[in-house]
Parts: sequence; structure tokens; C-alpha cells
Amino acid sequence: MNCNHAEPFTYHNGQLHVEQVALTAIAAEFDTPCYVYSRAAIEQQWLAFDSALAGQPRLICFAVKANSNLAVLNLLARLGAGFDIVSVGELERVLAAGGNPQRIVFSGVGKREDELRRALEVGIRCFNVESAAELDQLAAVAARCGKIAPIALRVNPDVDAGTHPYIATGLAQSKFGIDIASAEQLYHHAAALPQLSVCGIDCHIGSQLMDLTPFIAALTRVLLLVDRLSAAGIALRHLDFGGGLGVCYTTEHPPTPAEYVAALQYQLRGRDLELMLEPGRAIVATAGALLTRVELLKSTPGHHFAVVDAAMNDLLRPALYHAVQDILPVTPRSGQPISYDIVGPVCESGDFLGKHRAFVLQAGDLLAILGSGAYGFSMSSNYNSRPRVAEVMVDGDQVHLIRRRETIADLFAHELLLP
Ligand SMILES: Cc1ncc(COP(=O)(O)O)c(C=O)c1O
Ligand SMILES: N[C@@H](CCCC[NH3+])C(=O)O
Repeated sequence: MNCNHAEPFTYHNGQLHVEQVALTAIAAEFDTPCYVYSRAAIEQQWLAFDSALAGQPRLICFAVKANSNLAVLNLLARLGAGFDIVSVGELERVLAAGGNPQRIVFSGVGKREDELRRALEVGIRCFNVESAAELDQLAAVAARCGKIAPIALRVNPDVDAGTHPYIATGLAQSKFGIDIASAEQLYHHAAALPQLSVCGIDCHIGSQLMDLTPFIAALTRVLLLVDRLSAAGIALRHLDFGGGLGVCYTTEHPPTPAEYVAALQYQLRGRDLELMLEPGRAIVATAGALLTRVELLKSTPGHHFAVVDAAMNDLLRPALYHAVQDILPVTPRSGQPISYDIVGPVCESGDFLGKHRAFVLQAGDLLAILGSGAYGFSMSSNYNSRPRVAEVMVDGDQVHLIRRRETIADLFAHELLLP
């Protein structure tokens, strides 16, 4: 591994720790599986973005979908974060966590009327509109509510982000955004609607980007449009460039937030635009791990399996994207390593958390799946009637429970028998 992706998870005296707490102590107190986050690591990544943008008009909107735990959102709200939401559920989470509505942007290709109404009622900063149909729907809802909706158009620049196809969003065939060639006309339409206030432009080309090139290509196209609009009398006040900066899960080398921001600033030089960003993964991914216990070891001809108590319902990324996240033994053993597939108990052959990982293991051992702070718990489900797991936040030598493990009764609490 040639990046410092394991931080803040480090070994002391032969035991994996996060900050000053041994993961064995967390497992003993909160059981497994369990998501473990480092407060310091989240704050540090937030500050990396914030300080890179210091001294210029800016709004960094954490993408709530990456990690929507209230304590995480509250931590970021206290640091002055804005939030990028994609549903009224995320909106209510941000408000419950103390987020400022004036720092919320609302993305997504399909916003329901009740979602638009609630966002208008609380007075969010901007609606990132993704189609002509949504623009007219928003204008109509705003008229019914007696409000003026602040908008940006999310443009699709048709740029290949070079990432997994499921998380590339800026290609012409993608459902996201408005084809950049049609956007100019739609801006004129929007500017003529009294229920809308045209404030900015938005673009997000994909997630887990490892290279600045596609960002630059997209920004170049977006700025050409900004200039054409300005010449036509539509002066935009902000440019929201979305999220997407990648992280190191094993051996990747993504640009740092400072390098990323510097590249954007260079292209934006001389312009009077507030820069907004919507990072998700880059703020929280490496701050979290999924702690799991080996239930049993099992060998078949040609294969060794470590069956653990976490599964694809707890951490979907390996199954869904063949994502590779580093897995560390909490208390490493000496001996001859064996190559294991780390699998969960779910009844799917796609239920694996890691493949071909060399370990010296025994039943009962603890493993930490790193890089799980983003799109980990937030993508979890109850598949196979598995209760969703606990989340804890480590702060120095303190451990705070920030979400209780669901009980078995929680699993069917909302279900009704036929009369
Ligand atoms: C509109 C939008 N903004 C922000 C993000 C956050 O992306 P990331 O977690 O890659 O920073 C996403 C997810 O890809 C998104 O769709
Ligand atoms: N869920 C994806 C990222 C999705 C980005 C959302 N637009 C992942 O885990 O990598």
C-alpha cells in the first residue's frame, strides 16, 4: 500500500486503534458489525477543502448521501458546512442536525412536489435543476407557494470522468443534468419566469475521480457557457462544480483537495463567481471503517473463505461496483498467511467484502474494512432481515454511540397484516 489511506487507523502495541481507542474495546462495548468514524479525520478533511478556498467567496456543501448520520452532519454544520441534498429526507436530516437552510443546495433528477414545497418553505440556497420539465414544475410549485425559487441549471458537459460506469454522471447518455448545448436556451426561458431567480450554474461529472483532466475539461465547457450567458445579459453569481474528488482506498493517488481547488481556481481566475463544491467521499471515506468479526473459516477445494458477521447489506460497494477496500486485522497474528475471500452470511454469491486477501486468521478475530466512512452505512439495507448496525464516533479517547443497532423488532415495525 503506497498511500496513507489507513490513517486514522493505526497500530499501537500490536492492536489496531482509531485515534486513541483500540478497536477491540469498541467491539467489546458495541458489538460487531459496527461502523467506526474518527471525528478528527472528518474535521481534517473538511478543513482541507475549506482552507484551500480561504479568502474567496465559497460554499462547500457536503454531499449528504455519502454519510447522512445526524452526528456527522452536525459536526460539519458546526464547522460552517453547507449541504448538498437529493431528497426531503436528507433535507430534514440536515435541519435536524442544525444545518442552515441558506447553505443547502438540492440536486437530483426527480424531485417530487412535496419535496420542492418543503425546500421552498425553509428557504434553501439553490435548486439544481436537471431538466426542462423540472424547471417548469418548480416554477409552478413556487407560484402556488407564493415564493421565488433560486435556481442553477445542472449542465451535462459530455465528459468521460474515467470512473466506474455506475458513478459516471457527465456523459451524454447519462440521466443527469441538461445537455450543455440546450442549456443556453433553457436559461433564457428560466430568466423570463417570474417565479424563478437565476443564480448559478451546476455541474457534477462523477464520483471517485483520480485525475484532474476530466474536471478541467468539464469546467472549460461550463465556462464557455457562462461567458455566452453573460454576453446575453444573464450574469450568474455562482458556479457549483459538484463533488467527485476521489480517495485512496488501497494504492490510488488522487489529487489532494488543495491541488484540486488550485486547478479550478486557475481556470476561474479573473471571474466574479462564488465557487461552490459538493464533496462527499473525499470528506468522510477514509475517516470510517466497518468493524466485523470472523464467524468461521471454511475451505472448499481451491478456496478459503473467512465468513464474517458483516455482509453486502451493511457495505454494498464491493458487491455493487467490485470496489476494493483495504481490510486490516485488528490484532495481527504471526504465521503463514492464507489467501481468503472475506464473505458475509447473505444468500448471494455477490456477497463479498474482499477477495484474495492474505491473512493469518482464526474464528473470532476482528477485521476492519477501511474506507467505509462514505457510501457505507448510507447505502446499507435490511436485506435478509438483517438489522442495520451501530455507528460510533471516536473523539480522542472517547467513543460516542451515534446510531443504535436496530433491533429485530425494528425490522418489521412498519409492516401490517391483512385484515
Ligand atoms: C450531484 C452530486 N453532488 C455531489 C456528489 C458527491 O460526490 P462525491 O462523493 O464523489 O464527492 C454526487 C455523487 O456522485 C452527486 O451526484
Ligand atoms: N455510491 C457510490 C458513489 C455514488 C455517488 C453518487 N452520485 C460509491 O459508493 O462509490
